[in-house]
Amino acid sequence: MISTTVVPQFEEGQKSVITLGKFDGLHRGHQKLIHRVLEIGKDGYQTVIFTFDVSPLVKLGKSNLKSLLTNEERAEMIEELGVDCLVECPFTDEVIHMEAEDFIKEFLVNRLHAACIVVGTDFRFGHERRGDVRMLEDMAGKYGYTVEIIEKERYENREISSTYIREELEKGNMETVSQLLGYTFFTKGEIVRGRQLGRTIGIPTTNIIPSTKKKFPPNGVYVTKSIIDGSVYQGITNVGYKPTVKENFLGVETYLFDCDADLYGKESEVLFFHFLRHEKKFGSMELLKEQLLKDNEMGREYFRLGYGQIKNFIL
Ligand SMILES: Cc1cc2nc3c(=O)[nH]c(=O)nc-3n(C[C@H](O)[C@H](O)[C@H](O)COP(=O)(O)O)c2cc1C
Ligand SMILES: Nc1ncnc2c1ncn2[C@@H]1O[C@H](COP(=O)(O)OP(=O)(O)OP(=O)(O)O)[C@@H](O)[C@H]1O
Repeated sequence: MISTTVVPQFEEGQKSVITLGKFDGLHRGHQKLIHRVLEIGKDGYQTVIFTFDVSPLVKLGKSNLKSLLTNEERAEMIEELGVDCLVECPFTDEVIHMEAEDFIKEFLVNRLHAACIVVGTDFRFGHERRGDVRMLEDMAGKYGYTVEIIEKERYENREISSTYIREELEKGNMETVSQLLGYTFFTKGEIVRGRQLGRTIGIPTTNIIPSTKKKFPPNGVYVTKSIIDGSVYQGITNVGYKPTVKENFLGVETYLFDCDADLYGKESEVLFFHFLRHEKKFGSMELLKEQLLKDNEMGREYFRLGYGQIKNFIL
């Protein structure tokens, strides 16, 4: 896959099928669009996802939202899907002030040679979001592309959106989050050394320090699986600042049920299945240990009951 922050100039004769948007989370609605793009691409078109390097809302100071996926995670997943070209356009002043028609003409037509544009019913673009689906259709004849408008994918009678997923994530509803995403919410990072107090209470853990740009469910304990070097380990994970020992950064710390290997330096992907409890400050490490043993039992029981199947990124 070509991944670029500069809108590429396609060669003559090379035509494309493009979808556009923020694509935070690459949720089931996004997947529906991408699926269609890949289908159309089979007729000999370059498949293109056009997105921004930062969310326009964040850039315009209208939000300080953290994202469901980091840009790296998003790019990796898009590559796995088999898309040919990912454009992560910098949201510069020039782009911000671009009129919708100029955006179509200069980026989609002149540079990317759009033959087909695939978007959801509510897609908006251009300066002050003045461009919409109707406008894309109105310009289609003039610029020689077709438009495909995709009905919004729904869950429990509400349109799936990254906003909907953030709301559920904030409530710790990991089961619903997975339903909306179409895969299990995850974070990735290198396993680093903690203070190594865990092992002194008989509970060794793997620590990762995730990107500060990524949004997490509430601080607390979750039933998880960790994928490390291709092996899958069941476990329980604390997300938070460990108030008992007062950490000053947000950590993701996992007790792997059946693993005593040395894992420092390896990459771990932690998948969040179920919220168990909020993070608490304990009076002593002994009291914390008592609670951890209970969490451990709850986590094992969850898997014994057959929950916690990994949902693959479906397409
Ligand atoms: C499943 C799990 C649950 C935890 N829950 C809490 C908690 O509620 N409160 C807290 O202060 N620390 C919690 N911790 C973090 C512990 O304080 C931490 O494991 C211990 O201090 C060792 O930290 P270290 O790995 O940095 O040495 C939890 C850790 C795990 C693995
Ligand atoms: N549920 C959905 N079903 C089908 N298409 C969707 C769905 N949600 C978004 N899209 C389309 O995917 C593209 C990218 O959407 P975008 O990521 O900008 O919005 P979103 O997921 O609705 O998030 P937000 O809540 O931040 O607006 C757009 O063309 C949009 O119309």
